[in-house]
Amino acid sequence: MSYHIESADGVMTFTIDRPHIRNAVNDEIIDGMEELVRSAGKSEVRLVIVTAAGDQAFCSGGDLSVFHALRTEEEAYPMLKRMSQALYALKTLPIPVIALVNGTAVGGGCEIATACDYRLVKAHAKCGFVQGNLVITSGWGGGTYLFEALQHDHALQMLGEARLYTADELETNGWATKVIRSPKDIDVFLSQMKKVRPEVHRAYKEMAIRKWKETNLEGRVEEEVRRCAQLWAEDAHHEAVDKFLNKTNQ
Ligand SMILES: CC[C@H](C(=O)O)C(=O)SCCNC(=O)CCNC(=O)[C@H](O)C(C)(C)COP(=O)(O)OP(=O)(O)OC[C@H]1O[C@@H](n2cnc3c(N)ncnc32)[C@H](O)[C@@H]1OP(=O)(O)O
Repeated sequence: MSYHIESADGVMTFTIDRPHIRNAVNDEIIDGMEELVRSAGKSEVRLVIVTAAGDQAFCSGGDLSVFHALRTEEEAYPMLKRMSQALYALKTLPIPVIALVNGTAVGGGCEIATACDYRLVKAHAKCGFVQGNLVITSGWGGGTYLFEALQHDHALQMLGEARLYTADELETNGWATKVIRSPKDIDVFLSQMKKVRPEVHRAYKEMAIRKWKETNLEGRVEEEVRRCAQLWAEDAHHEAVDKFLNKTNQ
């Protein structure tokens, strides 16, 4: 399996397990994300953690070896829409969702992490919204969520620079909730959360979800998906993807 879902003591953990391809997202991972949000909606789950296998990569975004076959706006839109819906469902779970960024997160990998409430970033991890290098925007909702999470200039800079940021830079610009320098740092973060009963966390998350509904977050994500699908169809995007795939085949 390309992913695992484990549950213990009310904590549900989703692990992407495709390290050979830097945990890139294919249709099976999207299936897994949909399974996660269905399962996490059950009453006994009070916290979700999203992470990945190994320590090289959290997620390198969409699997270009698969998704490069999508050539037109009409072909790209369904994939982008499906993953954006899974991430919106993840974001609007009425429980805390933590991205444990165990390694490099780029493109859609940053979108997955930004859909989470918290980002605990390992000190060696480098992360970036690199979609711009492929002449597209984010397309799973991550750009919309970044403008929600960061102060405007930091969000626009992270999207527009399309580069890898170090963990320290991510702590400075506010994307990293905490830089993880030892396993103890994760335990401290989780134990602090557990001092407050789940119903309080749920009530606060419901407060955020009300704000997102009142500000049409879902509609803003849809506009992001549509714009990405338009850019996806352009020759410049296909040429950039071919260059990446040919580079790695050299
Ligand atoms: C679908 C849309 C979505 C969105 O945002 O809407 C997207 O995410 S678009 C895709 C954006 N992602 C990228 O452009 C990242 C591409 N990958 C990289 O930049 C690097 O691989 C990196 C920085 C993640 C890791 O670099 P490193 O040097 O550690 O590893 P390699 O580059 O040698 O990669 C190892 C191996 O994995 C393959 N690989 C990595 N990422 C992807 C990917 N996203 N899709 C397909 N394949 C990927 C790479 O080709 C290498 O394969 P190999 O056969 O071993 O040469």
